[in-house]
Amino acid sequence: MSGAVYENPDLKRERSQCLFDKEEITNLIDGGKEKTKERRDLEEFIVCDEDLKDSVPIEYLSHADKYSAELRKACLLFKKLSNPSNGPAEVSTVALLSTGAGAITLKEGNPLALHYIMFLPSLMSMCTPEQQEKWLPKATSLQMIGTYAQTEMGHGTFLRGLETTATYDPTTKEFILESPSITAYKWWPGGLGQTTNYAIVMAQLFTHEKCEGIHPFLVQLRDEETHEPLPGISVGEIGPKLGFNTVNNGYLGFEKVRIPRDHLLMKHSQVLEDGTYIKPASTKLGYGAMVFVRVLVVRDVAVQLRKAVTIATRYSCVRHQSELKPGDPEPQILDYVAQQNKLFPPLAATFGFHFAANYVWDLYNSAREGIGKGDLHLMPDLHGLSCALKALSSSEASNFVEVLRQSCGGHGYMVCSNFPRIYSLVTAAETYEGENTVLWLQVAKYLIKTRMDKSGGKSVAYLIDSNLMNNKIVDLNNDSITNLFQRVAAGYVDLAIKKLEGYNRQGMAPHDAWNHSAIHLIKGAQAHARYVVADCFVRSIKEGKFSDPVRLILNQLCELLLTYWLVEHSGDFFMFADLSANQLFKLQSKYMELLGTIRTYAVNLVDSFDIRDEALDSVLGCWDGNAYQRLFDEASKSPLNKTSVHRESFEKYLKPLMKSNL
Ligand SMILES: CCCCCCCCCC/C=C\CCC/C=C/C(=O)SCCNC(=O)CCNC(=O)[C@H](O)C(C)(C)COP(=O)(O)OP(=O)(O)OC[C@H]1O[C@@H](n2cnc3c(N)ncnc32)[C@H](O)[C@@H]1OP(=O)(O)O
Ligand SMILES: Cc1cc2nc3c(=O)[nH]c(=O)nc-3n(C[C@H](O)[C@H](O)[C@H](O)COP(=O)(O)OP(=O)(O)OC[C@H]3O[C@@H](n4cnc5c(N)ncnc54)[C@H](O)[C@@H]3O)c2cc1C
Repeated sequence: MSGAVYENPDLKRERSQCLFDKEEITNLIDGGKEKTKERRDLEEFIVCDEDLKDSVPIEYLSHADKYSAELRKACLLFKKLSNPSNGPAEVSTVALLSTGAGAITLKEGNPLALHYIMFLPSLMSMCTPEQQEKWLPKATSLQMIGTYAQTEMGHGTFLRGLETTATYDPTTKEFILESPSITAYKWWPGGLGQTTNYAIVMAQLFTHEKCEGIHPFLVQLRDEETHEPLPGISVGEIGPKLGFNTVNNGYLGFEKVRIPRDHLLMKHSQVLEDGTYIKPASTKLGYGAMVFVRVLVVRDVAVQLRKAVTIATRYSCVRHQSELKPGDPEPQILDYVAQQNKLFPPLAATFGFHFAANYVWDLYNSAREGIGKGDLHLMPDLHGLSCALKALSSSEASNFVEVLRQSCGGHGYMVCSNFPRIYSLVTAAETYEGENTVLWLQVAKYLIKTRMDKSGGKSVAYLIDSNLMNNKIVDLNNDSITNLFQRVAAGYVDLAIKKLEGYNRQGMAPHDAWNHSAIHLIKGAQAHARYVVADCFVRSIKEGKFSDPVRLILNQLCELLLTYWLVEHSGDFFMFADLSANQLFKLQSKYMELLGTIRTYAVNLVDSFDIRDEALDSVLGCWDGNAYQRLFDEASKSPLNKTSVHRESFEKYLKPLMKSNL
């Protein structure tokens, strides 16, 4: 696999006992044999290209030099791959973004990411054919480099509260953009700092002195030749963050900036020359770019989690610590049940999120196809599902990654373990593209509406089943546990409805009642999201074509994840699903048994994720298991180790202190 000569003997032993076809799992994750080949070709191309390597480890560079180093590689990468004779013919842009193959070379974040993830998709989904004809060629050839500028310093979640205005002036047939206060400054858009020359700006549209709500506008920010900001535009970078430090997140303010009328993206709503406003079929059509990224995040988070699990599992195989049996040599830490409890639920979750990501991606495509024909009926279900899965996958993955870091002890705290970076990426997904709490409340709103109105999409259809709470569950297996999650979700929804009605009877205003019910509402939404993942997992195993060994492994992982969630939230199941203490004891025993079973193939399973060393980027998780030598090699790269004494600081600070006789 890595071509390395050395292979740690513990890993070698595990690998010699593999009882399933690893390639089958690799193909499953990639989406088929062809996709595996495409990915491997692309990774090979990136790894072998000397120009895409860093001359100095990026960790030791200044903030500005890091940005410059990543931008150099990002530009080079897109330039090289735009010419198929340079590399693999089939290159999906998403594969180059975030944790895809592009992460091999762009570790701290791609300054061009927002151009591809949100700017181009916005042009494609919100422009008229004429607008597309004018702008898409320039945007795809990167003459126009754009971002998605929505969030403001004072307003992120509450879009109706955005302050930036775009006021139509029928005399010149222009919109005038204005940031009325410091809190109205756009704050956060990726690439906005120094990279982009255009942006899709979300602003409150005013025409005939009436506010028509937020709308997307294409705004030129910088001169196409000199890259200098245009008059009235104030733009810059927001500074260092927990992660994504080379994504170049920026700020943007407008002072009476005029743009032509047809820079309003007019596919869904229009302003005519005389200022007449034409409404969209739904005001939420303008939120499409956010929905797209929420859908992508579920897949992306699964990629990150696979990396973290691979690192922790391989390290747990080579790390020996303490005493399991008195007098025996130190065992592999992978043999401690407490360690397995840290590793295997996230291992199982990578598959659950993978299947759920496929499901929501298919729904996204069906909904987009419908919207193209004027059929909006899938929009509420897509909104509910994308919010639920984005929030669940990012929050669970953040918690899991932290536990996986802890599972590697002190070495997991090193930057060269790659845990800090992985954590910074997954936790960011809890906030961007809709803060998770807020998304949970959106899901809850959909669930309540479905339960009360007896209408809703496929993902919530179970809430309309009048027998849901009466079904007696005798056997606890993957199917019946999935049903229990439905009952918990419905139980919380009913409880929240009762609370809302009670508050209403007490004379409380609906919005206050909603606020007072938030905790139950969120718990219901979370149980619903777990149900969706469980259902996708169970159905994908039933419907997929697998060899017997792989089917067995997938069933065991599914059972482990569902049991783990049930045990973790057992109180909910006592309250809403008639779970008995006896059933819980049995489930706990089953869980322990599954940990032991998964232990036998865990190393081979993470190998089958097929994450090459350059993508894993972790001294602890390398394929050869040579963790200690690699730790040492990394330490030797520290600039402080270049000389035996750090002369400058010693002479300036330490020596005077030592001589001062305090
Ligand atoms: C493996 C390779 C993968 C590679 C790809 C990698 C991608 C990921 C990595 C990228 C890395 C970094 C990129 C980061 C980029 C980040 C960008 C951003 O963060 S952009 C800014 C995002 N901002 C938000 O998300 C704001 C959140 N707020 C909202 O969405 C809204 O304000 C909301 C929904 C909270 C409320 O909206 P509003 O106030 O207008 O609505 P109401 O609450 O009154 O609800 C009204 C009604 O509308 C329904 N609704 C709301 N939204 C939608 C929607 N999108 N679609 C359909 N329906 C919607 C809502 O349910 C209500 O319905 P009703 O029937 O009336 O109850
Ligand atoms: C890495 C990163 C990249 C980003 N990239 C972009 C980008 O490219 N373009 C862009 O426009 N934006 C971007 N953003 C901004 C991002 O979309 C917002 O930060 C996000 O939508 C949350 O909004 P906020 O920061 O205003 O948080 P707030 O909404 O102020 O949240 C603060 C707290 O208030 C709580 N809260 C808010 N409303 C409610 C409510 N109704 N009920 C209960 N609790 C509530 C939240 O749960 C949270 O705990 C990015 C952010 C990050 C971190």
